[in-house]
Amino acid sequence: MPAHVRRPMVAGNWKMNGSKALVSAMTQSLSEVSLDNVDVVICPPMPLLACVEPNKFYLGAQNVSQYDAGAYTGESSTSILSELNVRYVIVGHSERRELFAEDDQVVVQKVQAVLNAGLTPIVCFGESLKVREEGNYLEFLYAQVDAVLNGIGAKIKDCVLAYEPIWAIGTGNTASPEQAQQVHAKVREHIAQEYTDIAAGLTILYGGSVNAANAAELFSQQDVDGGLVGGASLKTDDFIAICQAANNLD
Ligand SMILES: O=C(CO)COP(=O)(O)O
Repeated sequence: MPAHVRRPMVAGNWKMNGSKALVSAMTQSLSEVSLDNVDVVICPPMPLLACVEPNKFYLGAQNVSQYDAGAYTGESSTSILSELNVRYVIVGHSERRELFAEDDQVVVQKVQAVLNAGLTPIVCFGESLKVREEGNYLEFLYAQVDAVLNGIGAKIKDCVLAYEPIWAIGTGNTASPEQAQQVHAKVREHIAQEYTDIAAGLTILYGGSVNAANAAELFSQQDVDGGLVGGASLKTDDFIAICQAANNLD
């Protein structure tokens, strides 16, 4: 199979950072560069979604409620996100799983809500350092992916996946290109056992200390279809360099 048959994507997850000023700066910077060969997604904090006019990029949310509407103080529904021009929603990020106790069941409910609204979930999975060191990380990752597959079946084709090893998030310890490629290829193979054609076309992003210096090598791996970027997505120059690395792949 030729390298990079799938269109690359770079998504910036601002987490609980950023400002209206950063929205303006990022929008301006992205408007000045040509990024025709990559889908760029910006995921600012919820309230800032309303300030963004997605132009040469898509808008993503970092979270969503699994419920449609009602007495859920502090939550936001898919229909509200849709009104704000959101196209992607990050689901199952390790910070949501760990800090907000979102288990596989909640992850599946959120993925279903996002798909039902016609939006695209960016479904995150990833192992802790302990699990990696114990050596059984692939089984751990398959179980996370299987929970989603069991919930949505062939609708996995409408999802983007993101491998985010927890030990690489915000630590500066990026997975090596070989480590990322191994997991991406194995997870794709795993999904292909039941969904052969879908697996070949699935976008699988890598996330965890992606930066302007390491992006090109990570993205050049055959099964790494781009990145989900945290810290480096808060600096316009760095984020644009990462988008260009994905844009300029052979
Ligand atoms: O969690 C991440 C993106 O969702 C990765 O964060 P960092 O790029 O800051 O390691």
